[in-house]
Amino acid sequence: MHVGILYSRIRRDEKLLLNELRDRGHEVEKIDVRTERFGLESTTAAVDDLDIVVDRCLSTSRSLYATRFLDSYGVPVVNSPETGDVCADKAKNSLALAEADVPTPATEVAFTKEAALEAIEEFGYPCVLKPVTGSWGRLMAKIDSRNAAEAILEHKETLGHYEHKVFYVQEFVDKPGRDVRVLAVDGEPVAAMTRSSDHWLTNAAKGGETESFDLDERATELVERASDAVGGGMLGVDLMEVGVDADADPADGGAEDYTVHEVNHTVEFKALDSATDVDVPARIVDWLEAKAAELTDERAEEASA
Ligand SMILES: Nc1ncnc2c1ncn2[C@@H]1O[C@H](COP(=O)(O)OP(=O)(O)OP(=O)(O)O)[C@@H](O)[C@H]1O
Repeated sequence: MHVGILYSRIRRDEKLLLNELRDRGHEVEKIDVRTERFGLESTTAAVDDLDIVVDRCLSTSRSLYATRFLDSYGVPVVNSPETGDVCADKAKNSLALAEADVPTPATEVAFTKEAALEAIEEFGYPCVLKPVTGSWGRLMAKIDSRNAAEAILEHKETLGHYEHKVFYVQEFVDKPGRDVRVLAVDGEPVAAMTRSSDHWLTNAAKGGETESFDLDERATELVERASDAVGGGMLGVDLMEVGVDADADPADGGAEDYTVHEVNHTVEFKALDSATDVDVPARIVDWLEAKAAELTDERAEEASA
C-alpha cells in the first residue's frame, strides 16, 4: 500500500511506524504540514495516489485542519477529522462518553469565574480544573481549598488564552496511584499499561512509571464503547480504576469498575511498546493494512454504484 504520514516532527513513535511500514515493503509519503499548503480543492502535498494517510501531527490545530482538508479532497485519513474534533476537546470528549453511557468522571463546564467557583464548591475539595485543550497534564490543577480555587480562577481569567475562559471542572477520582492507558484500533485493544506516580498526575510524560496491564472483561468492553463513542480509529483510551481497596497492592488489580477520563486521537505509543510484550508498531500496521483495504473496497463500490 501507499501510505501518507502527516507530521511536523519525526519522534521515536513515527520512526517505529516508518520502519515497520518500510520493512513490509509499503511505500511511504511523508507529508510535512509545515511546508505544505491546503487549498479548497487541492493541496501542494502529493496525496493523489495514497491508500491511506495517518495523522501524526503533534499540534492539535494542525491535526484538525490538515485532516479536515484531506478528507474534503476524498483522501482516506485516520483518524477522521470528526474523531479528532471530539477528542481534541475535553468538554466534547466527556459529553460523547456520557452520551454513550460510558462511565466518566462527573464534569461541569462554566464560562465565568463566579459560575466556575460555584461548580467547584458543589464538587467539594479536592476537585480538578482542566484546560479543555492540551495534553501531557499541562495546566491541570487539583484544587484543595476555596482560597486556591479563587486564585487559580482569577489567574485563568486574567492571563489565560481563549480556551482558558472555558472552565472545565471535574470531580477528583480517588484512584490507586495510577491510571490505565490502552491503545486501541477501532475499539480493539492493542496494548495496555498502567502509569503510576506519587503525583496525582500519573501520566508518563510527568515522570510516572509504566507497567504492562492485563485488561479484564469490563475494561475491554469500556474501551470498545469509548472508541465507538468518539467515532473509532487509532486511539489512546485512558481509564482510572475505582473501588480499589486503599490497603491493597495496586499490582493485584481488583478494581470494582473503571471510569474513562479521556480518549486521545493522536496517540504516542513508544511507552506502550517498551512496557508490554506487544509489537505495537506491527499491530498498528496490521490495522492500517486492513483499514486501507476496507476503504479501497468502499470507494470501488461507490464508484460502481
Ligand atoms: N478527575 C481526576 N481525578 C484524579 N486524577 C485525575 C483526574 N483527571 C485526570 N487525572 C490524572 O491526571 C492525569 C492527566 O489527566 P488527563 O489525561 O486528563 O490530562 P492530559 O493533559 O489530557 O494528559 P494526556 O493527554 O497526556 O493523557 C491522568 O493520567 C490521571 O492520572
